[in-house]
Amino acid sequence: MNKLQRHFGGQLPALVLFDLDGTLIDSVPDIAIATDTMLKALGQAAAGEPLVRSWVGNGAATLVARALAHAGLPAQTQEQAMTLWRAAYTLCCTRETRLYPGARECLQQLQAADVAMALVTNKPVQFAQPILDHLGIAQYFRIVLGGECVEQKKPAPDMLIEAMQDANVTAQHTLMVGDSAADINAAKAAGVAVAAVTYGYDNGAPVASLSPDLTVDNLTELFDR
Ligand SMILES: O=C(O)COP(=O)(O)O
Ligand SMILES: [Mg+2]
Repeated sequence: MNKLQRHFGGQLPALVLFDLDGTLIDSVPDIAIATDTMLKALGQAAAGEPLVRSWVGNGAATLVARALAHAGLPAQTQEQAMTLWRAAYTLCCTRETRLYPGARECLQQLQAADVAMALVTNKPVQFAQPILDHLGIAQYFRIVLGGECVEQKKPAPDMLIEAMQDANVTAQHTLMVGDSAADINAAKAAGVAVAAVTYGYDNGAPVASLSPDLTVDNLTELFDR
């Protein structure tokens, strides 16, 4: 019996919900390029990758708001900044973004075991979809939900509930996989078990401190005996 089966009473879950940024893909290099392009267009200094990494996880609008606050720019700049950021990220969102080790293998193994999968990301779908296509993993997900698809983004449970309804699977048979407090709290609010990866963008709150049901350093560990 593997780690997942042990958690689900000897069976695999019927549905696995995946977060994207920091869980399946390392997208920060491209997000940093877009954010620095935006800051420079507003006459500010580039923030650089380490800082941008700490701003990811709550959707594009929050990322841009954090960048503006860092640069000391007023909140009224937000709309113009969003336009600049979207234009820049459209051009670079697949440039350096890569799958994490074990991500493709995990998706393949779940598909081979007939487990349904859905993507629930705070990232707008206009960026998530081309990245999934570029990396050749779009076909694994029966539905792709982004931050703008529901009333409230993660940590609210809205996206998870919609994905479970789409697959006609109950919370009891669903697993959420994510890298941040937003994922763990959304899973708890939806009554879904949650596996946390230790390598993602945790906004300075190590995922283990948020009591996920499972913790893995590589997604293939879910299948470890
Ligand atoms: O866009 C973000 O801020 C994070 O997206 P995620 O939910 O896939 O981690
Ligand atoms: Mg994430």
